[in-house]
Amino acid sequence: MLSVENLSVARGGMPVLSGVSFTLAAGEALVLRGPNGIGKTTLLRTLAGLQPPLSGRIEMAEGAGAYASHADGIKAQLTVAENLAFWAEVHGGKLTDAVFEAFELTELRDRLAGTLSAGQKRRTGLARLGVVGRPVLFLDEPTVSLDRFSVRMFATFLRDTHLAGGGCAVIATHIDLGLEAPELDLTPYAAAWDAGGGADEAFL
Ligand SMILES: Nc1ncnc2c1ncn2[C@@H]1O[C@H](COP(=O)(O)OP(=O)(O)OP(=O)(O)O)[C@@H](O)[C@H]1O
Repeated sequence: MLSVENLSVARGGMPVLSGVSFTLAAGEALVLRGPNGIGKTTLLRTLAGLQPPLSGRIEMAEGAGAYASHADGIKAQLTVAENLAFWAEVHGGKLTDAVFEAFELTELRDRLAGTLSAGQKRRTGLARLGVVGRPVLFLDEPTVSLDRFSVRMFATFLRDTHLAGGGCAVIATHIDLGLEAPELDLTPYAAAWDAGGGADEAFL
């Protein structure tokens, strides 16, 4: 479903990671690990096609991927239901009651998104993944702002709906989602110029 071979990625023109390879079949997830600044976001953005790789190969069916970044990407002036309906329409997906239930949004469906709490906005942003109908998910710290209950809810969606339904996912996360997915520590793949790096941005 997703095959990555000898991939090198860059950020701001500088190589960040090199020689990353893995494959994912239907129903499988991979958790990316590594210290701040190692290149998890850069790798996910490259896999999702938002930036070109430096070298290497990414094989995935055309239009199969969906990327969820730290940003929720929701429109404040639309209701929760209108936001989800918009995404469903744009991606040719389906908005069902099950999506509202899976993300605990049933009671909030008619609320203006701009009036939601940070965690509720996050749940709305993540519910997008339930309507776009894309089989390959690239998730960048999906549980930021979520309380423990919501983290479990999201893990349940991933495991019981997305993966059980034949999808796959690459996830950068610092917390345990309880998915029993293999982990890929990116530390050994730091590009040569930054070897031993992976250092976070300095306070300048
Ligand atoms: N716009 C940019 N221009 C130049 N360098 C950048 C830019 N954005 C990020 N970087 C650098 O690229 C490297 C990889 O960043 P990236 O965001 O991919 O790391 P990360 O593993 O996702 O980090 P974190 O765990 O902190 O989210 C870091 O050294 C970072 O400072």
